[in-house]
Amino acid sequence: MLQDFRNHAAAELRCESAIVVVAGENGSGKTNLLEAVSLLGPGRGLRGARNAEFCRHTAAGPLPWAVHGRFEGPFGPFEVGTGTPPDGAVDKRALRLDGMPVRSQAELAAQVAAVWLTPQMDRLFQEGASGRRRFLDRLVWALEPTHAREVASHDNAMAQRNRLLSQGGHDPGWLSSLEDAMARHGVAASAARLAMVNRLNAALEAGTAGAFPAARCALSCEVARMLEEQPALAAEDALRAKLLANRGRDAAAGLATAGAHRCDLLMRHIPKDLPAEMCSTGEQKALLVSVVLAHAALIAAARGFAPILLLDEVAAHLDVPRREALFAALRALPAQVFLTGTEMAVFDGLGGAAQRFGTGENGSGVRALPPLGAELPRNADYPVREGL
Ligand SMILES: Nc1ncnc2c1ncn2[C@@H]1O[C@H](COP(=O)(O)OP(=O)(O)OP(=O)(O)O)[C@@H](O)[C@H]1O
Repeated sequence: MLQDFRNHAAAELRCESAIVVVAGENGSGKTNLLEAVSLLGPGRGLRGARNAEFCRHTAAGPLPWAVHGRFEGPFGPFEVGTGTPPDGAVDKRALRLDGMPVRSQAELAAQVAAVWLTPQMDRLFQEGASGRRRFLDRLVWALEPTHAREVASHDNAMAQRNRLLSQGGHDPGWLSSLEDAMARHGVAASAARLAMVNRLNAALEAGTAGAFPAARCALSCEVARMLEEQPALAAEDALRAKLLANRGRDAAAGLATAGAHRCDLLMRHIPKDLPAEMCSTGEQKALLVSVVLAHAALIAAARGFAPILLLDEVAAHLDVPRREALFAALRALPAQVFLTGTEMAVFDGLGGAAQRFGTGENGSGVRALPPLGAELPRNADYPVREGL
């Protein structure tokens, strides 16, 4: 249930099928709906937006918002609620699991996992490595909740070292302790990224992506290479030594020229034998779909619960054979899937497997549509679900 979330005054979705399709015109609130669902899992949601942005903006000003979800977990039903805290601080976000405040993201990650593909990711292989690293980190994080802490601790130590070096680096003891932190957290983060790449490749080889193009992932990362050649403690020593040797060069460059922050996720389209960045937009989308499907299967196997897959505007960008392959793979996947698009007809291939909703004009709500094949009322005038 959503209340005053972005353009939705009030909306309710009762998911009775593993595949849910939301269709509506541009700007009707489809992505907002997916974003609301993503906020029921760990992290900052699919747009990484600031909390104040979630409030519904009206002429009277921003309104406090709330999103509430009821889940069927392997150990029974549970509820997640999030929104503006009771004190009305719109820049903050309260998060509750079964009515109790969530103390750590790991607590939530043990119960809910959400993975998404959005149109913003269409240029993932064209743009810089940081976007691909964040994408990979999200995949790791869904299975290793401590990963976010390792990455944040590494980046924090690196920022302090950069600052100290830019000021002349006159405190060698402090510099050494920052480099020690970069080595420890950087090796841990790189090891987790490498393990995820290996697990994804094993899942892709096992055919989890169905008829999607066979993809192969690789990690381009100096620290991961160190880890492949030696045990983790020796890799930490090697990275520490490298950071010490690089001090002068890093001070001149104004950044750390070595470390875990330089990792990049590479992907290859196996049938074409081409790197992802040389594939067409649709082919790149299909590669990402392959990886996300493999990841969903990994979560389901490791965690014992179905992840939530949020696929925003994915089907419309695939040609008919790839779209059919997507639908077949989704039907076989143990996951709760949300698909959006501007045209409901794009999802006809799902037949009765999908539950269908429509978003109204100007955020006028979310209406449940009858299943495909069911007889339509003569004047198809489906009521807007209002009230929470
Ligand atoms: N905080 C907010 N308060 C009110 N309206 C908002 C807020 N944030 C976004 N909107 C509006 O919500 C509308 C729907 O946005 P959304 O991105 O969900 O559209 P969409 O249905 O996915 O459209 P498209 O098909 O173009 O991708 C937009 O018109 C946007 O201006």
